[in-house]
Amino acid sequence: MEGESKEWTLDPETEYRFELDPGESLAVKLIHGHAEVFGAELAANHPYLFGQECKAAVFTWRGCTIEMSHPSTEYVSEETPMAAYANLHIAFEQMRVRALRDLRGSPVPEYERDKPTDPPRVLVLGPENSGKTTVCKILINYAVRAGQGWSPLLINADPAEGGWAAPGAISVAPVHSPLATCSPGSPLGTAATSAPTALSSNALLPLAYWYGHSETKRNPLLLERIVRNIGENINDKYQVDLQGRTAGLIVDTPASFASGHRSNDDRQRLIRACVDAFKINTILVVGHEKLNVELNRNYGSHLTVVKIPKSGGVVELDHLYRERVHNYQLHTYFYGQRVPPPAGISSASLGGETLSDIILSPSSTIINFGDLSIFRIGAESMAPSSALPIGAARVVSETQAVPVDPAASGSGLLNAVLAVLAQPANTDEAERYDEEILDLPIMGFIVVTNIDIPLRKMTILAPNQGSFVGRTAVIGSFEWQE
Ligand SMILES: Nc1ncnc2c1ncn2[C@@H]1O[C@H](COP(=O)(O)OP(=O)(O)OP(=O)(O)O)[C@@H](O)[C@H]1O
Repeated sequence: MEGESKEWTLDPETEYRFELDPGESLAVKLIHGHAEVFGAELAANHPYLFGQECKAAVFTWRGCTIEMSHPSTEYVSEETPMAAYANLHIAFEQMRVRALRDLRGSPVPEYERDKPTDPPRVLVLGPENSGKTTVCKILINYAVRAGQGWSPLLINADPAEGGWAAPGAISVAPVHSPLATCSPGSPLGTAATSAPTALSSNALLPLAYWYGHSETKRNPLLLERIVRNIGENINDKYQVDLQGRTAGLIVDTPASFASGHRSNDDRQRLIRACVDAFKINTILVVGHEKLNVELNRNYGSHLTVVKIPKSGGVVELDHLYRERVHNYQLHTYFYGQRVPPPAGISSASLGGETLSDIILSPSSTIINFGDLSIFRIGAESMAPSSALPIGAARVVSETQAVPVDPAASGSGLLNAVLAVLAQPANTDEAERYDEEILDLPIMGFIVVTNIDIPLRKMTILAPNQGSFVGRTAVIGSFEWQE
């Protein structure tokens, strides 16, 4: 690397941690040895770029030398929970091998005869900023690196996380190759995009449903329904992909599943929904004693509940940072990832892609009000049922789709992020039902950038050109402006 850079040698089982400020980018190159970022290996002599306020760590099992530019915050830590995470990975790997052996009818060694043959189906729970998403990523990356051809499912049940879609979506994707970390704009790796060139590395094809809000307390009933829908989809997949089932699955959850939820009942119901929908057999509790005891009491008799250490490297993310990350995610969705490399770096890769491959060009189109049917799920501001006065009935239920009239003042549509839903598979009118809209997956996202009430037209930004006539879109509470 030219320009200002320095070389650091890391001892075995240590990690180099960095935190980037807004507008800052960092390039890291591995010179000697082996190193990984949240479980994804770095190739030698190749600059990796990080940006958009990324906070991460380069870990080495056996020692390495890295060269990097100057981030605003950096330090080396000798205390990491990686050995504990690696032990977990080994236990999960054994479960996968036993599941595959059982499927193939291969001989079972004597000492393994009594062991269960279920693959790992893991729910990760923990308070805010405990590193849940990072643990999920490390475990998934170790599984795909194992060289056994596993493609475990990663489920993002945290609506604030964004995952592979826009924030507000809940999604699942089979992961075939390690998930790169380069920006919080794409926290779980890169999904397939509308770019004309196919992505060379890890283009994931997620299945996503629209929840539409960052907080689970906005509409726990809707969230529960989405979790159950994703569970049903996975079961359908497993019916035909018996070998795929043996790789297991990992579920990342929001912090509100662990604590701080307004209603403890909602929290318990959402955990229960995940356990049932994904047939969870292992719960990992990241550094939270009380939650560990609670979950052991509720689930310990029929599934494994393990408390795992929290990494000292996890960064406390505040509300404003999270809002900026939502903006990065939406910007990335429409325009691709743009991280200007630090001075002196010309060829680098961002999340495994060459820089020019991940620039997208969205399209701005004017459509008629009648082209698109827009709905909101539940009333705009909704107290949970439990907060209503005794005997009071709700006029609009939490899961009712209410039409939104773009001509009405206060429609909330200007700058709103809308999820455009897939068409119902069943076009037979007799098979349609009231709440069908809740069960349709997302096809893509659009943003309303202008509304012309006299002409009954609106301008929308979409990832590519195409007609919206007859489509259904759902508004949530996310807004985005360039
Ligand atoms: N070892 C580490 N070194 C440096 N940064 C880290 C490390 N582990 C995690 N981080 C960073 O800390 C931040 C929070 O981690 P993460 O998103 O995994 O936590 P979480 O518990 O899922 O958060 P949430 O509160 O959103 O549920 C992320 O930016 C992540 O990249």
